[in-house]
Amino acid sequence: MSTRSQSATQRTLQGLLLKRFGMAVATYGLTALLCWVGFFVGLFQATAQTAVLMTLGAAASQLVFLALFLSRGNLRFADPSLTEAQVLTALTWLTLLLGLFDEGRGSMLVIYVLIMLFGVFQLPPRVFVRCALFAFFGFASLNLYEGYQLQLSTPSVAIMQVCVLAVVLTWLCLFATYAQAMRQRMRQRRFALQAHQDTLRGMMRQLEDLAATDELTGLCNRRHFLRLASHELEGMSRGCQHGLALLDLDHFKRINDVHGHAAGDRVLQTFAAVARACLRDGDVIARYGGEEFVLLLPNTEADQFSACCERLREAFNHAEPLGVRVGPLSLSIGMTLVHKDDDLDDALQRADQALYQAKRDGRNRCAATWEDADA
Ligand SMILES: Nc1nc2c(ncn2[C@@H]2O[C@H](COP(=O)(O)OP(=O)(O)OP(=O)(O)O)[C@@H](O)[C@H]2O)c(=O)[nH]1
Repeated sequence: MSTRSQSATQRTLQGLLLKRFGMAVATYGLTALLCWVGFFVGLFQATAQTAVLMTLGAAASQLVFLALFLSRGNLRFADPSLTEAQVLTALTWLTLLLGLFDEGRGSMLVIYVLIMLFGVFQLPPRVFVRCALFAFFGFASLNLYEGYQLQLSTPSVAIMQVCVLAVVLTWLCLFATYAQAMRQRMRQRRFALQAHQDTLRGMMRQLEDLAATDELTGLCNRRHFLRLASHELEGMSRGCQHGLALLDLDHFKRINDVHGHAAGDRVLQTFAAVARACLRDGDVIARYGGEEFVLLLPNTEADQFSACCERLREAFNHAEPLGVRVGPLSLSIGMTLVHKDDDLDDALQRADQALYQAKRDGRNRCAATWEDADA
């Protein structure tokens, strides 16, 4: 993955984590509200000063998390969501708060569930169980301590509350394990789907290459050339001109007849190798059909284009096909220039006329039909 897309992914992740943190803060706010309701209806067994101190303490603990998220310090931890730390902090605050509730303690137990739900989809089952044990032993110790201090008004209710919390936490642990297994399965499916997509994309690319390539020479085929050339023509700016040439191997039928079809094939491959060596990256050479080839040279002048075609013709004169002796090789070239708004078929026809001229003048030469090129 590139550095840019990595940092974009990290930004998106931080955004999501901050949203989750916002939900946690909202839960703290609502619990603080409940705490104050308990205070005003007389269920909170401490002074207003203690209630204020607890509210400020909880807010301070959240500011620490906020600072970690904003400074991106959370990214240094194995789990940047800091879910376990947030859940343990919230459980500690809740257990301390429940210590100050007496009669309302049972109804406040539900807050344990809200806190644990934060970890259901995020925490690995082992860590989730650890948090559940922390919640259970925290609440049980609170009741044991109060029982030891003879502060429990109704011990039977306290025993019932501890048992209910044990059942609820056990259920949540099972649910978290199930949810994590589902999540894992979905992740595996997503990876498998991605792998299938990559394979399909690779096959599509291979198919496209196959559909665009001439099997014998490895050059572009006629269809692909026409598509590329039309595209080049459409994108041409005014005042710019491209060179277009048809190249035909001379007396090729004779090579086939005398030396065999395989030798003819080798000559075609030799021409492709010579053309590749003579031309530059942006130039387009394609097999137009049989022993005929077509060349498009972008942004060129008539003399530069002629020089390029001459070079190619001479290079082919000196080429020696590997493994066969077919005598001297030559080709004839018909050249023209293409301008903006020129019709590709017309241009090909002009090149064909020039090729005909080159053949008629004795072959192994270049001829041009520049006229009518100023469309
Ligand atoms: N070996 C081989 N021969 C091919 C292929 N495609 C076409 N040909 C042959 O190329 C020959 C072309 O012959 P002609 O069109 O008469 O042209 P030529 O003999 O080169 O004569 P000029 O072009 O007038 O110099 C034919 O015999 C085709 O069978 C191919 O893929 N491989």
